[in-house]
Amino acid sequence: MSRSAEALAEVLGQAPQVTKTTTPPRTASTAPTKVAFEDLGLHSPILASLRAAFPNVKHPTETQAKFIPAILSGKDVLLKDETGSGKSFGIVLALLNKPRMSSQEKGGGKRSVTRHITSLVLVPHRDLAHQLFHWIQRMVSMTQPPPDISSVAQVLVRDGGTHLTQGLETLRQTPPHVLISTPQAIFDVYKEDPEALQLPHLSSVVVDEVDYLIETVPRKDPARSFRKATVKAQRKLLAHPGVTRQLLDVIFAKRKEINERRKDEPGAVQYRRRTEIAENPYTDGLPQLILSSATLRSHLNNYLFEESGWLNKDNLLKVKGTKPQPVLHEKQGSTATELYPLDGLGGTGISHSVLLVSEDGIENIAGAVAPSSSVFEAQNLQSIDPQALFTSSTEPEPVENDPELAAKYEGTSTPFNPNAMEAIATAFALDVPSVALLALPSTSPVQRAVYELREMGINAHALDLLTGEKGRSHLMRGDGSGEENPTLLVSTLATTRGLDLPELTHVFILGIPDGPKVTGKTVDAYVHLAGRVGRFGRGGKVITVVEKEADVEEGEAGERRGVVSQGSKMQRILKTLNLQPVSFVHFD
Ligand SMILES: Nc1ncnc2c1ncn2[C@@H]1O[C@H](COP(=O)(O)OP(=O)(O)OP(=O)(O)O)[C@@H](O)[C@H]1O
Repeated sequence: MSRSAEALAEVLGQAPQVTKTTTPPRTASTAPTKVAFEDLGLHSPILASLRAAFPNVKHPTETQAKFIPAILSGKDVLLKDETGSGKSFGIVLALLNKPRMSSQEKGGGKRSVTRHITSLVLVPHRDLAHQLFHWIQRMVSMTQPPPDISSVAQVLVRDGGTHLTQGLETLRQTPPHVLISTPQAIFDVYKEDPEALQLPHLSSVVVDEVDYLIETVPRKDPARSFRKATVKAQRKLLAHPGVTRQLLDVIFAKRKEINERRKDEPGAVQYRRRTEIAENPYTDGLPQLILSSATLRSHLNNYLFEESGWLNKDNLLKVKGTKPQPVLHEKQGSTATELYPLDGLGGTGISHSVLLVSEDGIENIAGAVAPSSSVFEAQNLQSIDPQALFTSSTEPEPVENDPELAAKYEGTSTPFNPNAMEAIATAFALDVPSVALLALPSTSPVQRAVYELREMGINAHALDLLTGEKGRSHLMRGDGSGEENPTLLVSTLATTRGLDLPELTHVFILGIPDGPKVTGKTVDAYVHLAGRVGRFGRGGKVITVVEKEADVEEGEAGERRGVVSQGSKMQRILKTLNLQPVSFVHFD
């Protein structure tokens, strides 16, 4: 291994160009600290590029101030803080600053340097991979002359079922400092050409959105009747552990062995080792592991610490957000003992509304309170007067449907509840000034939803940061400048995790997130979806649209039973998170 923070600093460090943007307001939770980035150990050329590319990022957030030095010193990090607290951004920044992994070889009297991949970042979906890459690209482009981006960062994902051939070829020719990928893509490459990944040379492995990528089974009360179901779920997981687990088992095989051996060591031996490692952080020789998410249930936490064997417990930093304070609620209507901490949801200026739809129309959920003016002020959102909408002299741009989509879907029956789609279209038209996100249930056809919304005159686009110009332009701009014709970006629960779309003011959620049952996963899914707004002091609205009619389940004998309305389920989710539903004024 050789160092080369300087090598990267060099490429990132030349004459940054300056761009102008405005500073967004901050909430307490994402307020900048008084600490300077320089104090965290980041090199000045990288900081110069950061400042030129992201003028709003002046001071680290509280959480960044804690974990960036830990990453730089080679510690393992378990990071949990609210959505939009700068976890992913701070990790990327720290990785850029790490010494470049390379080795020297002698041959024919000459020395040659081979560069290796320094950091591997695993993310749940390709759009998030492109977002992280875009941040790096933006910083790199601020240097004059800009270096070859592929030597700094690369994305390796499957795009729409295509093979990884091209990406793999680039990876072989130019190993990047930071490789961003999905676990499945890395696993496929590992099977095909493990050499290309150079796993033994890695310095850091990051698993972003770790609770999404590593599945664990909640620990239930063993005395209760649902124990059987838990055991069954655990067995299933053992048989099919998931790609991320398999991958980490390969990368950290040696550490697993070490941890296994150390299990029975006396405390004094462990203490001595910890002291030695504190003095000399690189003694372990294995890559550091950085795990991050806004939500981290206790069963995953336990698995990571007690069972996985991947972590170096002697050299580990746990960062837990301080805000909001956890509030524990007992699960209602259930015998389960799990308590939900209120945690993970950033943004004090977010309002949460639930709309119930039926043949009779659209109404707010019972108990919704009038929005407080402070929420609106914090949001700085322009609500549109419905009257003005219909009497407006400026015609909105006509929205046409893609002929291919029209040919595919015309005359076919819809998989969506038409009342719900109409409610979303109406709410969007009345309230969204610039950009909104619609999150569909994970298995829903996104293109079909786009087609239907466009038929209703909504400027809808599938959210696609790779090939979709719309999604990408909103990611890149981020200055809240707005558009002539407001845009609705359509996506699914599975592909919105971790995305940062600075212009976003509204999130629409169709149905119970990750439903139909309300569990810890459902609550977390809501937290992550809602967390796409209210980031870094910006306000936002989250509007969940559910059916008013109660769900009717069939019993074993075909009898109709189990009537729990989707509205009641949403009430439970919001109560669990200690959130008061706010009425969406247009449907009062
Ligand atoms: N120190 C900072 N000061 C101001 N803005 C920042 C700072 N750090 C990051 N940001 C901004 O925050 C956004 C990124 O947030 P990021 O996605 O890293 O949050 P996160 O905590 O990972 O959220 P999530 O849990 O939803 O994935 C970017 O728009 C970035 O410009």
